Amino acid sequence: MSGQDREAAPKLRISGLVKRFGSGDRAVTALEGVDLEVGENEFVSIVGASGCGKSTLLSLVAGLEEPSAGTIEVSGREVAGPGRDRGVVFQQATLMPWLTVQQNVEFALRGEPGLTRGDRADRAREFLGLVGLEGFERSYPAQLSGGMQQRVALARSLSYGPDMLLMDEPFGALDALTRRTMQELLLEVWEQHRLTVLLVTHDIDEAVVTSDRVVVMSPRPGRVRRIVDVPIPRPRTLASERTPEFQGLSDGILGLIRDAPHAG
Ligand SMILES: Nc1ncnc2c1ncn2[C@@H]1O[C@H](COP(=O)(O)OP(=O)(O)OP(=O)(O)O)[C@@H](O)[C@H]1O
Repeated sequence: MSGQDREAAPKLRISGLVKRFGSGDRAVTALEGVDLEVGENEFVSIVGASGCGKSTLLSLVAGLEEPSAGTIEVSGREVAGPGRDRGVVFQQATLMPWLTVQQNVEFALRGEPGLTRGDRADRAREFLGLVGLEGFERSYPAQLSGGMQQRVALARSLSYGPDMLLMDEPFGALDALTRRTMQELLLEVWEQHRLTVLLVTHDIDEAVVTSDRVVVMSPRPGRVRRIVDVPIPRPRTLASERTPEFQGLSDGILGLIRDAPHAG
C-alpha cells in the first residue's frame, strides 16, 4: 500500500494519544503523544522495550481503556468502547471451559443480527476449519494444547467478520515450535482474509515476517520512535526469514529498540 492510499482512507487514525494511569505522585504516563495511521488491509506490528505501552495502546484501540487525551478513530468513527468491528486476541485464549470448541465460537456469534442457529453453527465450522481445527469441534478447551486453544480464539475473533484484528502477544505463551506453526497459520489466514491487523509482539522476527510496517516505540512514556517499512514480497512464508533483506530489517529494528534513549 502506498503512503497516498493511507492518507486517503486510514482504517485506524490515532492522534495525540496520551494515557496516564493513577494520579498525583503515583501517576504513570504509559503513552505520551502517539500518532499513527493504519491503512485498510494493512498489517502493522508494534514492538518496543517492556513497559513502553504496547498493550496499553492495543487496549485503547480495542476500547477497553479510555484515552487521557487524544483521539482514536476506526473507519472515521471515534472509538467509544469495544465493538464487533474489532476482534481481539490476547496471550491467553480466554475460552469458556464448559463449552465445546464449536460452542465457544457459536457463543461469540450470538449477538450477530440475522443469523439463525444453523447459520451460527455453519459459520463456526467454517472458521474452525480455516484455523485447522476440523474434527475438534466437540472437544473441550481443556482437551486442547495451548496452540489449539489460540486457534479457537483466532477463529472466534474472525467469525463475526471484524474489520480489524487486534492481537496482543497472541503466541507469547506458546513453545517455540508451536509459535512458528501459529505464525505460519497467521500468514495463511491473512492471505485469505486481508483484514487490517495490529499485532503487539516481543518477537522482532514475527513482526517483520508478518507485517507491512513495524512501529518501534520508545521506552516509557511510549511514543512512536520509528516506523519501518517491510518491502518483502507477499505471499510470505517463514522461509522469507532466510533472506539477507529480512535479516537486515530485523537487526535494524533490534538496534532501534536497544539504542533507544531511556526517558527520565
Ligand atoms: N491498569 C494500569 N494501572 C497502572 N499502571 C498501568 C496499568 N496498565 C499499564 N500500566 C503501566 O503502563 C506502562 C505500560 O504498560 P504496558 O503493559 O502497556 O507495556 P508493554 O509495552 O505492553 O509491556 P510488556 O512488553 O512488558 O508487556 C507500564 O509502566 C505499566 O506498569
